[in-house]
Amino acid sequence: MNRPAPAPNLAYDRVRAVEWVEGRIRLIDQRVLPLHEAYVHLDTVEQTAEAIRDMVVRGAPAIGVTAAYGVVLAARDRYARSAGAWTEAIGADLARIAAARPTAVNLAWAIARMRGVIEAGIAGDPVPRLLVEAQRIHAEDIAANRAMGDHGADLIAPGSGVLTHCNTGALATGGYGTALGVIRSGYATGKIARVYADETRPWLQGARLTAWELSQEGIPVTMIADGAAAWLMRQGKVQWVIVGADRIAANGDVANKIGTYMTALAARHHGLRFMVVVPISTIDLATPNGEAIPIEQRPESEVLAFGGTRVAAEGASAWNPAFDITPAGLVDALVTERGVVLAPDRAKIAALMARG
Ligand SMILES: CSC[C@H]1O[C@H](OP(=O)(O)O)[C@H](O)[C@@H]1O
Repeated sequence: MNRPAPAPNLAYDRVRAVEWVEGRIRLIDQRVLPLHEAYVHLDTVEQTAEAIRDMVVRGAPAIGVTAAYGVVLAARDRYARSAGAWTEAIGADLARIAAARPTAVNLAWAIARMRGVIEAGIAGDPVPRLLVEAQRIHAEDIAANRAMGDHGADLIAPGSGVLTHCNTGALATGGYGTALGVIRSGYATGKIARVYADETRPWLQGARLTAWELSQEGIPVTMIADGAAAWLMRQGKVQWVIVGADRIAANGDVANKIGTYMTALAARHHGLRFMVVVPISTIDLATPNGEAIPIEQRPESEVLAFGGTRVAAEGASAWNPAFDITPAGLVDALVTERGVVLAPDRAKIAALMARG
């Protein structure tokens, strides 16, 4: 049964994690959503790196788009200081942005793409040419998300229930979303009848960001504690687990938000199918397997406190890896803008990337 597409609330079209506005980067401040809709404006490389590190903006593709605009800021500053030596001086700026967070490969990918434009040579003021490239990266990501939404929704039987983890929507990308893009497309076409979302401790991307995006669009979502995922699967109400990723290694191993690995294990145990939705910019052939992916360790305070109030007993410490690794063998479908890879492995991913 094809449900008529919901009246587009345009939340995902209205909501942009990152925008270039009047010569500045404008970020919606994801640290304070959903209680406050506030914006942060960036004018410098230092501000860009800090905003990525502090998760004002987060989500692998959104980080990459922000980094690309950050290179425009860097070039404007370096060219103003020395029109003849800006290409040498900007190297330190690119490195500073790239170092902001280690796991999402989109950050390094975007910096490398912008560096390629610089190294190809730009006559005169570099800002116009670099801004065009950054805007292309942004537009390509949105287009990729729309295509992935359709590819992923095609895999889902009508009336299905799905579980998602973290936030992979317009707030994590250039717009529309990866896994949440599949959920948007799947809901609009009647493939998805019920959406469950993990709250995603400790940063609560699910409870704060995914719930906000879906509620803005009238897509019903039921929040669950991360620890309830396996028991929800046991109830038989979910047929797919759909997640994004921060890096896919050459063998198909998946780096994604902490909690993804245990969800994949539970899905396989219960006979559910596990879908990973990523743009090609998230696949890193230079990283051979999951063990080679750097896992960001974040502050203990994110686990020990809640809303700025300590909840863990004094004396307790915390271990707070921001990501984990799901082996490729637990992935049933890898969805990209180029199409779907079932049971991904090294050979299939190499073939996908070679297709161009
Ligand atoms: C569309 S990829 C989003 C990806 O990024 C999130 O991590 P973080 O919120 O720490 O940037 C999470 O791993 C999501 O799957």
